[in-house]
Amino acid sequence: MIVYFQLILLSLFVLHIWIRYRRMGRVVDKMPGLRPLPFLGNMLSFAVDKHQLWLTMRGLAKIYTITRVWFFTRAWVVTRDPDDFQILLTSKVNLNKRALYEHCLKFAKTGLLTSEKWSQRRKIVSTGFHFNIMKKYVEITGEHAELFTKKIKSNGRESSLNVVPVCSDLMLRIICESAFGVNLNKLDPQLVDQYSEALHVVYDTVVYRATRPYIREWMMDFLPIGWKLNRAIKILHSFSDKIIQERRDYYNKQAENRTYQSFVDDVDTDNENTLGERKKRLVMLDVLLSAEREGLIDAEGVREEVDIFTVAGHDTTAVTMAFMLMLFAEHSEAQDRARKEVTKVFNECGGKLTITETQKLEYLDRCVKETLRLYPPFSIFARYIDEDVQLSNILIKYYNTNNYELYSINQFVAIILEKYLVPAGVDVLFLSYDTHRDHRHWPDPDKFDPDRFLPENVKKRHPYAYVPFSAGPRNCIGQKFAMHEVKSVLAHVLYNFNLEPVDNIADIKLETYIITQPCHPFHVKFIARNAN
Ligand code: HEM
Repeated sequence: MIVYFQLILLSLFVLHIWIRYRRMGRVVDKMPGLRPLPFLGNMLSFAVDKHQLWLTMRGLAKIYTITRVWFFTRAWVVTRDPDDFQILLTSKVNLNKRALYEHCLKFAKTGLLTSEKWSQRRKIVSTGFHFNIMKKYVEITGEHAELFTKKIKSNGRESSLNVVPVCSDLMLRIICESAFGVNLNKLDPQLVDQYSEALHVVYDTVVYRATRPYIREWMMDFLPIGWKLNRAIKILHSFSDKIIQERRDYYNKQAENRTYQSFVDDVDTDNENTLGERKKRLVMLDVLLSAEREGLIDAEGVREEVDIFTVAGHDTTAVTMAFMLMLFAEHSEAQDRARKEVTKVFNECGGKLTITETQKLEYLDRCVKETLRLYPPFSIFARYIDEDVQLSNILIKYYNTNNYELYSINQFVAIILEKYLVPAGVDVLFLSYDTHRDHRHWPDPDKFDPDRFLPENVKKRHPYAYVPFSAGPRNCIGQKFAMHEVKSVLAHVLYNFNLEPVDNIADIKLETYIITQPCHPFHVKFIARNAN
């Protein structure tokens, strides 16, 4: 027995030496960081609840601009430096994702967000986001926004709403009708209700597993967390299967067997007859189904993309919208100014907002950008490093007289400048939340100030100090639509309601989740206006 125990200890010791002292370990250990435990590394600091994890990440970013974290058998490089962002995100080699995303694979498989096949998939789906198609999506958004305001008014002149779930439901309906051509009223309401709950089980599991890497994939089938995840995935897949079936049926009825290439050719024409009128709008799912008929993607691939676009395309915009409502409720001057702009545009277009009108909402645009700065929906995103990357930023090490490394400016005696190398085999985590609140790029960073996004101020800033949609070849494919969509809904809300605070932003507690959001309900008061 004792011999076995000694053998296990010896194997762990050998593994520890191999992980930490082979080249990758030696290179990554040149970066500053928290003191790691043998074998476990810094894992215990991260295996905490989601709010504590949020605070841990912020604490880390406060001490280090760039740091390394040892995580069981892996190393993470964690950065909030825009120079690093620029070098790493524009890489044409390091395009893959591993940390955070690998635990989504059971649900999203090889969908665009998680997949290594992303370049072929991205080419197909980008046809569905061509400007001429997106114009129609924005019109659909306007229709949903109108219904949304009517629904709130039906509660009475004043209502206090918990904004995150309300916005999430609205944005789910918008993405399903705009990108997939399916009105959720046609689906079983129970399935729609179950969808959000099931998605949160996936989010919870991803965060839990990302911070507890000792839970291996094979163990999941034996653990309650794995059973719960399987039940949730079943619900999510039956939701996407229903959506796809609806659109297939519609297609079969219309007997439209258009080729993928004909879609690609038509999107440039901007012609109502080819792109479809109100009832027969061309949507992204049509492009996927036509690609499937030609063998460019299989049925499972179509479902993967529907899964990914439903997730990436609704909770992101929902929290942006929710945070914007909270900020407007607290900043009445900004709210009044945005409403003035909206009223002018509404009066010009008779309340039917198209993409031309949302483009005119310049102040509202700055408000949404400022919201995305303060509360980027992806506070963290990641890349796996396949090939070494030389960073251009400079390590500043402070030494005291005993030659111990310190990171407090009060104790410095000498400063040493050094360039970092990010070795192949690590994951880089980009802390956009902390970059967006770095006082070197954003004076008075916690202040809500939409004028930071006036063109003359943007010009003066580091281009990678603002990355709510990431950057480079794997940036957000839906970013233009997201901006028009959020602005359109907000315009309808501002036109119809005055917003007042119920809960205070100063008391908000955020959590490290897939999507940045408060870990408690947050209410805003909607007071109906007599719009004119
Ligand atoms: C305010 C709203 C949104 C924000 C802040 C946002 C942000 C982001 C970010 C940061 C990424 C990169 C993630 C990474 O590198 O891992 C991303 C990727 C992506 N987003 Fe968005 N997004 C938003 C809305 C949307 C919408 C509306 C859609 C679709 C309709 C969408 C679809 C996607 C997809 C498919 C990807 C993966 C792209 C790829 O890997 O090639 N997003 N988004």
